[in-house]
Amino acid sequence: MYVKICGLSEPEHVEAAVEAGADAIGFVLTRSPRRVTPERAAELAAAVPAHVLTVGVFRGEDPQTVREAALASGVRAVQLHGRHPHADFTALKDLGRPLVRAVDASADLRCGAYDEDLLIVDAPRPGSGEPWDWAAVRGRPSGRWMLAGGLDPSNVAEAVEAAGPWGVDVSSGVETAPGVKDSALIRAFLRAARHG
Ligand SMILES: O=C(O)c1ccccc1N[C@@H]1O[C@H](COP(=O)(O)O)[C@@H](O)[C@H]1O
Repeated sequence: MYVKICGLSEPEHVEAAVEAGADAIGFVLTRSPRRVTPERAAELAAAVPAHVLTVGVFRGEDPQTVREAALASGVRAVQLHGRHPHADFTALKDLGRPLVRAVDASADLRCGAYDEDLLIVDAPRPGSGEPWDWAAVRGRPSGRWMLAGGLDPSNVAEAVEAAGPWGVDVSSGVETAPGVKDSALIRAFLRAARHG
């Protein structure tokens, strides 16, 4: 099970996620209680080993803004959240970094339909921590896809069973308050995602 821990802003939580075996960590570079500047993301990413994918999360920005923030932060992948047009993905291809398309379940759920490398199927309100009907997407997405939205250590195994994703992505469910991560919850989430 591929696991991404998103919305990190403190070195101790980056370290906890990496040590507990996260495959990817996300830095939110868009409007959010978890927002970090590209410069802060670059500082945090400096301690991340090469086998862990660092992902810059964007929502609604134009491709030029995304490009500048991705280059300034040095993130190894770019996640476009919401209904970005196909042209935005095309415009970012030459960055040479994996592109992640994150959408709710009403969108086109074929990974690659927008030339993306990875698909995330999320709740209607990204980063809200609200659980949704994960079982409703079972069998619908194709290709490499991750489940997100309202996951936490207590429900991730059930959600994986219900939806059948290749990976999972979490933010609110490893926090004690919006934007405040907790190392013990990060470790518990990774354990539960992989071992039930
Ligand atoms: O985390 C945010 O604040 C955020 C803001 C804008 C776009 C995406 C955001 N996060 C993504 O939301 C899900 C996690 O949701 P949850 O908090 O676990 O319910 C994940 O894909 C994040 O990358």
